[in-house]
Amino acid sequence: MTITLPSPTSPLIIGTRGSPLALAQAHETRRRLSTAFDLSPEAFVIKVIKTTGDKILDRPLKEIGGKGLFTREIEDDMLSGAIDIAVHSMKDMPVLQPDGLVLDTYLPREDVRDAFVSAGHDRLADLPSGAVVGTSSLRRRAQLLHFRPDLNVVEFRGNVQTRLKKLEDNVADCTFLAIAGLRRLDMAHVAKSAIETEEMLPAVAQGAIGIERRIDDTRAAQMLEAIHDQETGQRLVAERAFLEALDGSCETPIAGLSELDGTNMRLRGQVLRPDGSESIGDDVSGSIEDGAEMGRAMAAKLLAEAGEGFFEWRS
Ligand SMILES: NCc1[nH]cc(CCC(=O)O)c1CC(=O)O
Repeated sequence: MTITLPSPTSPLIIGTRGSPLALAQAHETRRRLSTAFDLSPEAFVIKVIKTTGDKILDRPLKEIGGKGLFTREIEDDMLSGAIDIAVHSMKDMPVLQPDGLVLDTYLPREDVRDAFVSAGHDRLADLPSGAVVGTSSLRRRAQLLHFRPDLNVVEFRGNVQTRLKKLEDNVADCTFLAIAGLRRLDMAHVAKSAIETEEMLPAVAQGAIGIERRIDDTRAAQMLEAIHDQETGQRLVAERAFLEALDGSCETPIAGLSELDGTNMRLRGQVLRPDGSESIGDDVSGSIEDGAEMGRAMAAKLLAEAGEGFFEWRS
């Protein structure tokens, strides 16, 4: 089937949030599409959309609602035709998309690890007892408190730049940021060290960029197929099946990572009590085609082990 490629008079409209990281990801998508189809930059429009999550900055995310906070307005604009495709950090995406939209295109995944960022310390292990860690991630909070209950965790919201400013202002002694985001912002130098996945298992889909489209938009579908990274797709199928089966809300500390080796997939998963007092994990291997089933089976096993009340905050 031939497609009519976008042109300056009928451009492909790319929707994105307005943070520097979101914009970098939208530009990377445009660059890959224009290279794949030999198009000029004028064949694309990058349109910034402000979401509820971007507007409410003064309250912890878990108080204002679930993950859809950063996607609803963007998805509404795609359904109405105001934009054609949307570029997302997969880590922030709900597992299910609204009727009429599909999310099955992934760019090659970046480094999945978290970075340790601090003015005064080189490594996580160097932090003295009582040190203050700034993070708004329930996963990072719970993982840290699990092996370092002596640390103090404070809420740290905002984009990468805002968090670094807070470090400069001594609001905390250190923070954790995804290496992927720092690289895409050309800011990898702010990382003091990388945290290995054995120490802190990353969030499901960390480091992966996904591109959403309307289900009936054949132009977008065919263009996105040309830039899709199959291995990233296979890994995310397993990780997101794990997440979906756990019914993970924003209030549940969950980590998960799939890695490929030939035709084999290793899948690791972890759930923690929000205060870090308990952690349950699993580490399995299987064939790549069984990724979704491995994810669901691991979720069922961890949920059974966790039992009722595991995810509730203790006061
Ligand atoms: N929740 C915010 C968010 N969403 C995606 C990334 C980084 C890039 C990625 O993981 O793809 C970040 C910032 C961070 O966790 O440091």
